[in-house]
Amino acid sequence: MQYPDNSIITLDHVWKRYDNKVILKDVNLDIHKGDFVAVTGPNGGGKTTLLRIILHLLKPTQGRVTYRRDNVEVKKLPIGYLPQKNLIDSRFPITVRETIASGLLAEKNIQRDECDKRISDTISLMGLDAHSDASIGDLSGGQLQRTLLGRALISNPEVLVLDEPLSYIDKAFEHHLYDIIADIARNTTIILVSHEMSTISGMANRHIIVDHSIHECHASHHYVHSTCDEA
Ligand SMILES: Nc1ncnc2c1ncn2[C@@H]1O[C@H](COP(=O)(O)OP(=O)(O)OP(=O)(O)O)[C@@H](O)[C@H]1O
Repeated sequence: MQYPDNSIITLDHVWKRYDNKVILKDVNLDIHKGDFVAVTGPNGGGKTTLLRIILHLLKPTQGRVTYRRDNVEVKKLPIGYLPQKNLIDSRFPITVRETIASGLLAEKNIQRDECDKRISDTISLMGLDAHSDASIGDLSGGQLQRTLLGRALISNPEVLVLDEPLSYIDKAFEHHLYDIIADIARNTTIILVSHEMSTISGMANRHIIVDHSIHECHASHHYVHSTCDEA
C-alpha cells in the first residue's frame, strides 16, 4: 500500500463492534506529521473508541492501525494521552508531582537534573505550584485535569491525543490552555476531541466529525453542525 510521505498514523478499513452493535464503520484515515486534527460529534458517536484504537489500547474488530516514521512502518510512536474519563483512582496515594513525573517513565536517557527541571516547569505551566505536594485525591476536578494534562505533555511526545481537555477547566485557565495547545502544535501532531469547538476549530488544519463513520469537513461546519456535508 502507498502512503503519503508524511503519513504517521493510518487507519485502514477499521470497524469496531460491541456484540452486534456497530460503533465504528469502515474508518479510513491518514494522519500526517504536523496535523492538528479536531474531532467532534454526538455523544456515543465513537470518538473515544476511535482514539483508543488509534492508541493501540483497543483492538479493532476488523481492519488495522499502523504507525510510520520517515515512511517506514514502526511498532510504536511516542504518544502522550489525556483520557476523557481518567483511569486514575483518585484515592491512590500519589501527589501531583509524582503523577506528572510518571509521564517521563518511558524516557530512559534523561539526567536527574533535566528530569527535575521538566517536572517543575510542567507544574508551573499547569498552574499547580501551590498543589505540587498535594495528594491527587484532594484536588478539584479542574486541578486533576491539569495534572493529567501535564503528565501527557511532559515528555514532549511526537503525537498528543487529548480527549476533552477542557472538561472541568475554568474560563481563566481555558484561555491559558489554548495558548499552551497552540504552542505545542507548532512541533507536535495533535488529535483533539472536544464538544467545544469555537476556538479549537481555528487552530486545527483538519476537522472530523465522528458519528459511527467519519466525515472530514470544513472548519465552518465543525461547531455549527453535528453532522456535515460530505465532500
Ligand atoms: N466496552 C464497551 N462495551 C460495550 N459498549 C461500549 C463499550 N465501550 C463503549 N461502548 C459504546 O460505544 C459507543 C461509543 O462510545 P464512545 O465513548 O466512543 O463515544 P463518544 O463519541 O466518545 O461519546 P461522548 O461524546 O459521550 O464522550 C457508546 O454507545 C458506548 O456505550
